[in-house]
Amino acid sequence: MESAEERRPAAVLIGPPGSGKSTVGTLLAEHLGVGFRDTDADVEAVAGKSVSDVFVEDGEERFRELEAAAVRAALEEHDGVLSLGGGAILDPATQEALAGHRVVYLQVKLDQAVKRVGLASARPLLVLNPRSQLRRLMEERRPIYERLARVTVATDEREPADIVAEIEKELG
Ligand SMILES: Nc1ncnc2c1ncn2[C@@H]1O[C@H](COP(=O)(O)OP(=O)(O)O)[C@@H](O)[C@H]1O
Ligand SMILES: O=C(O)C1=C[C@@H](OP(=O)(O)O)[C@@H](O)[C@H](O)C1
Ligand SMILES: [Mg+2]
Repeated sequence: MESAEERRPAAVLIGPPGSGKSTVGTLLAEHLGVGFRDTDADVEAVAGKSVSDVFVEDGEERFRELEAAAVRAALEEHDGVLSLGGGAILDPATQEALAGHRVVYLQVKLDQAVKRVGLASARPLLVLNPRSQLRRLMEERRPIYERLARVTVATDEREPADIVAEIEKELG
């Protein structure tokens, strides 16, 4: 019989917007030959609209409720790689639920995160003054990311494939 540990996600990626959770998570899942899930996509599927539209039409509080439910479901059901939205770890129940999981914190410096989110699709929290919003988010969340992480990987000036190799090595 499969043990409870084996049914857990192979890795749960956390970190600020622009740290590469969605990109690196997709590649890591490919390498491991397992499925990939991203809580932002799960929220979009449940809500029937984009993360941006949930924020604008229903508010951040509603987004956080949907996100907490998406994390809970994925931690119970998914045995592949799971990438969380950057703010998912703000929820105390999510922090508790992550205990014992293979949590990987993708670190990124402010300058690099600003460049990366500038290249990516809209993030509703970063629409106005992305640099100062990102700085605030990163300062507020850093202690939480650090506390929850089993493995921490620096991503600045590194290719996703190189980051994936380090995660695989560290997780064993
Ligand atoms: N290691 C990296 N080097 C360069 N660009 C990256 C790297 N990781 C991600 N990116 C780019 O940064 C943007 C944000 O990546 P994404 O995976 O969506 O981050 P997150 O899910 O953590 O917000 C994307 O355009 C992606 O292609
Ligand atoms: O940091 C945040 O609060 C958010 C990060 C986003 O995900 P990424 O971290 O994948 O960009 C997305 O969940 C939403 O825009 C809110
Ligand atoms: Mg993402």
